Amino acid sequence: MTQVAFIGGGNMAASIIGGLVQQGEYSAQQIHVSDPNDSQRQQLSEQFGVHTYADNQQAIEQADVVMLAVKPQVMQQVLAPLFATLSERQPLIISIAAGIDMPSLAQWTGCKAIVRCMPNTPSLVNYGSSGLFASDDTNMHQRNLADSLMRAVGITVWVQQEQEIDTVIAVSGSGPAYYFLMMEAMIETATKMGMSLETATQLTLQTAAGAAEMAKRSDVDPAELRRRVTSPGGTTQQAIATFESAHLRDIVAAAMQAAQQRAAEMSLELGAQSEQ
Ligand SMILES: NC(=O)C1=CN([C@@H]2O[C@H](COP(=O)(O)OP(=O)(O)OC[C@H]3O[C@@H](n4cnc5c(N)ncnc54)[C@H](OP(=O)(O)O)[C@@H]3O)[C@@H](O)[C@H]2O)C=CC1
Ligand SMILES: O=C(O)[C@@H]1CCC=N1
Repeated sequence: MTQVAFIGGGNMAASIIGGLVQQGEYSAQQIHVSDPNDSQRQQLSEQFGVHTYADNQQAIEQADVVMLAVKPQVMQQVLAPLFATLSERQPLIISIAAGIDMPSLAQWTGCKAIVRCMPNTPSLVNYGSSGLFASDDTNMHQRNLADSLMRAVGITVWVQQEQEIDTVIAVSGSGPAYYFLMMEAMIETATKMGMSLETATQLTLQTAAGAAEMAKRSDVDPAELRRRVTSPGGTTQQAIATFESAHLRDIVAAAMQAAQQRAAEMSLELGAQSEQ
């Protein structure tokens, strides 16, 4: 049975672990999580029944797959004491960190089979979207393993160029936050219009979920679905005109470009190249 270790049990790891355990393809017994934070470990073990460790070394001892889920800024220092074990055991490494490139991961782990994965937090409810990119030395079995792990919590797409991971970050990695911001704004406005917070929240969330589900099932694109909501001379037309005159599309483009650029900058700031 494949043993999966998570180094770092924070927001994103908990989303993937929660999805994996709830989905049932991996049992809690196969999942080992290390995190320095006592309360985080306690919550993971109580909520999902997974093995938890304060010591990263213990978590990776039997692992076939090591999922790196710490902040990019601490990745190098986290991997340094694990190098000997990782390079000797050669588990499949899956890094979910934004902005830590493949050459850095290869250098810091000493491993050959490495997959860079960009998931997102809706993995917790099996609505995850993950972009994946594999090193040349990752064989088909290992690619399938990475794919099946992430498919247990949502959809997967493979990219052919490492750079494309930065675009995945801008679209789906950071994407949930864009929609949450829209929800926040709609709820806030509805309450200012006099609606109760509970009703505003209920209507906003159901509308977001309904629009996404409709767009997924539809045989026409979102632009056509939008047109179908927009009666000539009606209310939606006024709302959409307000968005367009405030250049919403340009704002979205600028935001996504900023996310993509930041990912590329992080690779330069935090990667092994920055030490040379
Ligand atoms: N959040 C998201 O939506 C997404 C995040 N990612 C990537 O996932 C990674 C984790 O992000 P996120 O989950 O948001 O961050 P979190 O801060 O929530 O999680 C990181 C966890 O790692 C722990 N940690 C810190 N130092 C160590 C250590 N030495 N050994 C083991 N664990 C350690 C932290 O503990 P403590 O809090 O005590 O420091 C924390 O619990 C990042 O690299 C990010 O780029 C990718 C896609 C989406
Ligand atoms: O904000 C971040 O850097 C991480 C990566 C994608 C989502 N959260």
